[in-house]
Amino acid sequence: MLKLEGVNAAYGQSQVLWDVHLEVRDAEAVTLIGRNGVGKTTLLRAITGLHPITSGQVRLNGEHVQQDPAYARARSGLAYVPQGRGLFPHLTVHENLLMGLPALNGRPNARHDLPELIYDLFPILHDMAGRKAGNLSGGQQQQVAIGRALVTQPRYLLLDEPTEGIQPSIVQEIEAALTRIRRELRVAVLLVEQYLDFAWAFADRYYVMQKGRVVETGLTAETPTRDVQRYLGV
Ligand SMILES: Nc1ncnc2c1ncn2[C@@H]1O[C@H](COP(=O)(O)OP(=O)(O)OP(=O)(O)O)[C@@H](O)[C@H]1O
Repeated sequence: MLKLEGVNAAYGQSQVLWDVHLEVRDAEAVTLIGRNGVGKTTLLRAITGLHPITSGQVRLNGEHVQQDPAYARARSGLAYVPQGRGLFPHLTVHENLLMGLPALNGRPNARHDLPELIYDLFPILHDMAGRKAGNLSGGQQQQVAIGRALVTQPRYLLLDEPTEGIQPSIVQEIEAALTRIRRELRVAVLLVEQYLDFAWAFADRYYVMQKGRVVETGLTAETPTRDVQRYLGV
């Protein structure tokens, strides 16, 4: 389980996360929603170790990891796909996927059928393997970014607005791949998302953030999207 308890974080003097409690159980899909600027990205970065927390706890499978650097958390099973995807545009699709491999150093039981597994999940990438990532469409780039995260063989996959700027047919492909990632690879997913229909179709549970705090949580199956729409203000 990934568990956050009483997490606070700031940029300089400006506090942006307030006493955040959140958990993602094994192989669970959880979505985190809220308006722009409420702190969702900061929370993902705090979980991965890319942004320091000022107090609170981040636990991964019971172990406290809040003092661990980002690379150590990656080795402990956390993978992060940032908003904007963070690809290397001048490297090929295949080279981008291989960038995930160093996270496997020193890991016993690492799979060696990578990135074939990724090409199986996202067949279009197989045809594009030699193309420069910067020349791909937004949806294809998102698939590369998710694929690169999977190369690290995570237990927990954190995704920041994967559908942003992507056409609906590709969103469906991404949803189908994420569902397989959960079911077949047993990877838990924490999804930051503004596109509620997608988030609700995919996730079991949701958290809502407002001004740096978690203000509501529940089961997506028991909560119509219209009940949480007001938190997005659209
Ligand atoms: N590097 C930074 N330095 C200072 N303040 C920042 C920095 N990054 C974000 N902030 C501020 O922290 C707050 C939370 O931002 P954050 O990006 O985490 O929100 P978000 O919910 O992910 O929004 P978005 O969907 O727009 O990315 C905002 O008020 C933002 O202006």
